[in-house]
Amino acid sequence: MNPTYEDIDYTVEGPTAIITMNRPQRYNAFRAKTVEEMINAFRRAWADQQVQVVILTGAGEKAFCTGGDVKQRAETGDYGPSESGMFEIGNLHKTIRDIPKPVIAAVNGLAIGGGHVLHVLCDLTIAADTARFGQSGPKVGSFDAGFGSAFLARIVGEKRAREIWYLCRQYDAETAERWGLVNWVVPAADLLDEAKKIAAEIAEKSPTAIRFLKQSFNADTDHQAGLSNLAMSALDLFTHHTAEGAEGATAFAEKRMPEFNKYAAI
Ligand SMILES: CC(C)(COP(=O)(O)OP(=O)(O)OC[C@H]1O[C@@H](n2cnc3c(N)ncnc32)[C@H](O)[C@@H]1OP(=O)(O)O)[C@@H](O)C(=O)NCCC(=O)NCCSC(=O)CCC(=O)c1ccccc1C(=O)O
Repeated sequence: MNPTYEDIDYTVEGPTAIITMNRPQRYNAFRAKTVEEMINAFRRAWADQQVQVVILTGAGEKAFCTGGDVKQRAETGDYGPSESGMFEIGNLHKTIRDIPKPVIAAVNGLAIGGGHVLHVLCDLTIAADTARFGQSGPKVGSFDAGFGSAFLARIVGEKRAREIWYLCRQYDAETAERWGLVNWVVPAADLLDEAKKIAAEIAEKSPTAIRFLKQSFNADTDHQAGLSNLAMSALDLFTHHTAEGAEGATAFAEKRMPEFNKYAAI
């Protein structure tokens, strides 16, 4: 039986599965349930012989995904309930890498924080000309010291990765393309059709060759999964068990600047 989802949509068109993060009122920010549903959808696409490519996108015109649901974190101190009882963001990252079919991020708006990390992890990125990219963790008491930093540095280089994380600026689609963060920029109205055309072009090729290639590209950075596990444990401690982490989320929910000064490291 096909599961019904609350936070995402899942459709299959020919050789392409489309996973749409669907919480537009929160700019498609994810909570534990969203992440659990996404893992389930990726595994469905993995098991479906008809599917050769997955497109990951966001509902609405504003956002692809703006990362963890900061309001949920401010309200309950965690990312909310899920069937497993866990917030499995690390597992989602690994699933996007491990599914032996290319994943195309179709970035339809803001890709910020953990939402930016999701597109970074996808095999290819096509962006609307209106899309914007950036990390925001240090503004809200969060970080991704696993794939979100190490793998990003592989893509854009150390200096740019550090700039992206330390300054938390937003970059337009043209800059992202110039930096090698995205493969193509297209008019917003054409985004999904163009993504589907690219998927169809890939689907004409030998699935076994593509599978081996994806695994080969991944092999060189698979050691970062260990870093990612460490990073998730550190982040869990930081966000859920420190006043500094809580201050970031509370300030966002209260629409004020966070007060981080007193936590300056020695
Ligand atoms: C994205 C913004 C810069 C957009 O600004 P703007 O265009 O002015 O729109 P807003 O009015 O701010 O937003 C509209 C509406 O959406 C709500 N919203 C937006 N983003 C979120 C969010 N992330 N969580 C909850 N709600 C959100 C916003 O409050 C508005 O609602 P109203 O009711 O109208 O008020 C700006 O919105 C912004 O800065 N958003 C926050 C971005 C952010 O900091 N995201 C979290 C980054 S940290 C993170 O993702 C860590 C979680 C995580 O991914 C993770 C966890 C554990 C291990 C690893 C990871 C990992 O990083 O991978």
